[in-house]
Amino acid sequence: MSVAAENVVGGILLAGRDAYWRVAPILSAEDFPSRTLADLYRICGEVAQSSAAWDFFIVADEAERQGVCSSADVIAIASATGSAVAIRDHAERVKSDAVGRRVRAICADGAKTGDVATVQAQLTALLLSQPASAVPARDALNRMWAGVMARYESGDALSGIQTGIPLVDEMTGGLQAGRVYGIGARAKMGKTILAMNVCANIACPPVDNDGLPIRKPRNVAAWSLEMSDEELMQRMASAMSGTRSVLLQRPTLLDDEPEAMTRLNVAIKTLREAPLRISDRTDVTIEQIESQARQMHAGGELDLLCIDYLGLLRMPKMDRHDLSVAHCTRRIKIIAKELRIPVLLVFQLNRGSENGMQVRPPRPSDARDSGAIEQDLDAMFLLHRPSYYDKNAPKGLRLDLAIQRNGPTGLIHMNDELDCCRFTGGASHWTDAIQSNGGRDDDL
Ligand SMILES: Nc1ncnc2c1ncn2[C@@H]1O[C@H](COP(=O)(O)OP(=O)(O)OP(=O)(O)O)[C@@H](O)[C@H]1O
Repeated sequence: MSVAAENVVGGILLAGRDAYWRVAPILSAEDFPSRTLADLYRICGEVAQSSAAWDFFIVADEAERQGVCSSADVIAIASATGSAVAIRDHAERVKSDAVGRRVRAICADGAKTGDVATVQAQLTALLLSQPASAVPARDALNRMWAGVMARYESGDALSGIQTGIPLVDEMTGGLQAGRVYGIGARAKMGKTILAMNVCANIACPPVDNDGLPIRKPRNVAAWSLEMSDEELMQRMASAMSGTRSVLLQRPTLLDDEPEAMTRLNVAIKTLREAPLRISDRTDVTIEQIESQARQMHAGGELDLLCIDYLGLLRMPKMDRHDLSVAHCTRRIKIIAKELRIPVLLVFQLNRGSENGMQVRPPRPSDARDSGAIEQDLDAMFLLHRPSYYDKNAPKGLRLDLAIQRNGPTGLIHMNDELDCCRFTGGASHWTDAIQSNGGRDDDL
């Protein structure tokens, strides 16, 4: 038997409730190397949490009643320990031995299966499951103030990462570290286009007259579970250069547009040098994305994560679909919080609200499994293009910042230039008065 583990249980038996509460934040019963000690620790916990006065013999009787061990064994453990001095040190030793055993078990499984992603995800989960201790507020205060000073010195008016869409930046203060921003729409509204426009704006901001980026390029990693990496690059090159994407599909047409060729060359050179990573792997779990994001972040190579889209993630099998979705959104929130980066999460809305020409603008509750999604999003953008359904309806993208936990909400107007795979503008508000298909969500 482990001496440290015996000392913890023996110390609690001798010193009672206070000793239990000193080690309870560190240890759970599963951390003990033997079944008997684990059960004794569990019984100590039950007695400590009860209103009964602490009595060594209550634990001994209960252990005998539950068939854990005899009263004599309990007495032997207590006598061998002698005191509860250094009980926390013993508890920490038990904990570190337990973590070591789990790490070895995960690695041994990984050696059999060769599944590196699962090993990384399990190790990450193990790390995250360690007891959370409250840290002095001054740590957070120092980080906050250092951020304020850094922004002051750099002259940044916004605290977050600028998307390049003026009203989005104004209303959000830029994409904030630790927050998850949802981009939702029905099919074909332009979710991927908008998400990739934002990723490109952040990884390779526009340049000024001297050819220098107007903002610092930031590290972006985009997971596209729907589109191939070449298609994504084609769309980004087209959007950045303002060139119709058809020219990339039928390049002989470029002979008639030499100026477009020049713009494309500039965009391709910029994209080549951009701190942008993309993955077009399908059938990916959120844990696999998480493990790669953590590696990039550890190397100082991640400022924004984008996932397109939630419904295509390989979800864990659970009793109900909404629980699987909630598992993924929870992990996404944890990634944002722990890595202190913003995450863009694209998701699909139900088509139920489409009814011939009478298509109302979307609302948050149109999200599939909306409860799970809303719970972990800090802000939700909903996209709508009335002219997609009705040629006479106003042109452009109605970008609704429908939910924002720490800021205003509102409607933004963007121009759609879908042939160039981009939305532009975003400096003026959309007014539903000009729209033929109904008012704002909450008016309906
Ligand atoms: N080259 C192009 N010319 C004109 N329209 C285009 C072009 N490329 C894409 N589109 C339009 O853009 C919309 C699709 O954009 P996007 O793929 O971003 O939408 P989405 O909301 O992500 O759709 P999905 O449901 O397919 O995931 C479609 O309406 C499509 O017709």
